[in-house]
Amino acid sequence: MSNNVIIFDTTLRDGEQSPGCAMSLAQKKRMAKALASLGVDVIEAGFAAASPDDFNAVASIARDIKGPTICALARCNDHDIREAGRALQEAEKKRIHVFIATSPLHREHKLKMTKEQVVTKAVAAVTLAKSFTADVEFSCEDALRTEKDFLAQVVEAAIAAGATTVNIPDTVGYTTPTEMFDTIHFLKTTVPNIKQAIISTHCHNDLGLAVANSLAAVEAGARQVECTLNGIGERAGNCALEEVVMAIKTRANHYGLDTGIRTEQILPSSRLLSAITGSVVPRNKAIIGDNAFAHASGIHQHGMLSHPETYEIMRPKSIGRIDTSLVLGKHSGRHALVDKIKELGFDTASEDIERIFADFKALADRKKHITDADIEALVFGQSSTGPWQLAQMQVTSGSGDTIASAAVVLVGPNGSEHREAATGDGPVDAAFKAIERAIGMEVHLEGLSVNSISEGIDAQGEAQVRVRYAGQNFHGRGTSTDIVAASVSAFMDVINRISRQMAKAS
Ligand SMILES: CC(=O)SCCNC(=O)CCNC(=O)[C@H](O)C(C)(C)COP(=O)(O)OP(=O)(O)OC[C@H]1O[C@@H](n2cnc3c(N)ncnc32)[C@H](O)[C@@H]1OP(=O)(O)O
Ligand SMILES: CC(C)C(=O)C(=O)O
Ligand SMILES: [Mg+2]
Repeated sequence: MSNNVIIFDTTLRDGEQSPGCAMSLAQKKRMAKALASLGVDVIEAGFAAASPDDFNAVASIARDIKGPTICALARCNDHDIREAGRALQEAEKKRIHVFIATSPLHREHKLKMTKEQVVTKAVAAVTLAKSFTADVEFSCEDALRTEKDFLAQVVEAAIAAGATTVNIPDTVGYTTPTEMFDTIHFLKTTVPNIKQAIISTHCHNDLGLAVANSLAAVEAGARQVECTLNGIGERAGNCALEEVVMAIKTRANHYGLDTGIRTEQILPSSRLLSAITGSVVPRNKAIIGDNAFAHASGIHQHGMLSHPETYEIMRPKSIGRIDTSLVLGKHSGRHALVDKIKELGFDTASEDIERIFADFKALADRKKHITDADIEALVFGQSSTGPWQLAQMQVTSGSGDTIASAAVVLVGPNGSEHREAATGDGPVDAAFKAIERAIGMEVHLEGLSVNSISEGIDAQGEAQVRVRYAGQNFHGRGTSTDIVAASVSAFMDVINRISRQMAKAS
């Protein structure tokens, strides 16, 4: 048996059947081009008889996309099959895919056909499809809810009529991995002519088992997997191409199989599909989600810095992602912080890492997204560490007649506590006055500016304060996500510089 698993992509057919994923002709062609370059073996381009647009999409992809086999779906009736054949006329390699439901539920309630009628229809459809192309796929819709002996009977008849691929779809995502394995194994060991066709699997994700079931089918001997990018498709979707392909690649030691997919093109293709359909991939989606190669906790980040395989089973480049991301946040540790500081070009040996780390943790408790600019701000942070510390501050402000006021608690050089309050022209002015009173020092404010130094609604503000005291100019700097806190931090910086200078002079 071949070691190659044929990747049959049905993003443009079953994928397009998912609500909200309809694509224009131009979008389908763009996607088909991306799928060809991704290296899929078969592109199911659509259901030619469904509408003039579908017909044109299949015909146009058949004409222009070279490389993969182009496939069109058809019910087991003459009209659908002739439309499929007509649409595929110009394809370099073409396949007609005919299907009919085989399960008792579908036979009795939907098709209103007996078992014999289903077999007759299947055989006639495969026979007609063969007059357009040698490459004919037959699917037993709802195969996994079909009586096993009848399933074997239909498969045998379809192969005898010329089907070169027999597809065993779990149309409603009902089966389990062991049940799928057993079904494929049963067909392999029961259907006398089974070796004349490739066994295919087509799994839906209603119970979240589409990829697991597809892999079970492969383990039992299926050599074609039908799948879609991003797992789009009817209801909960189809087997996700990126997941099944990366499972086969990453666990080659287990499956001993290969696909022809150029896996570095997975992410760009997936992003193209998201852009076209407007359907956002969840952050935690395997392989392609934003978090799939992101690490936010300190212990994992330390592991990743020591050896990438500690917490990653595949490399981001293998799916077309630039790199792993170590996301700095409240769960990060010193290793990741130091790594980021180095990456930003600072000499970590000469920085006070403990001080930066403490400031970083305090910031991360307040701010969800820590940016590079935030880290730079922390490294540049206040160089003064005293002698005055702001222990508490409360400010009130408002519009109209509200008087801005501030209350502060400062801890002085010998640990003494100083409490003061003041009113002012706004909360910053009130806070500065309260601090001056608490310390017993009056400075002349020459300038105050606040700039945003990182991005987003929770951006860090950097405040710069210029004051004159005893005939000299002093500068202070402070950062915070809160502009009053940033201004007060800058004022404390300046107060401390003055205090240290006075202490040195005395
Ligand atoms: C599991 C799957 O994904 S199957 C593919 C599903 N995809 C689609 O349905 C998308 C494209 N479909 C369409 O545009 C339309 O359904 C069309 C044009 C194909 C058919 O439209 P209509 O002729 O109005 O029929 P409608 O869709 O309402 O009903 C389906 C008919 O096909 C019959 N049918 C369903 N499956 C098959 C089959 N595999 N082989 C033969 N006949 C079938 C049904 O019994 C029903 O027949 P009836 O009209 O004689 O009662
Ligand atoms: C047409 C068939 C293969 C299908 O999409 C299904 O059964 O889910
Ligand atoms: Mg399907």
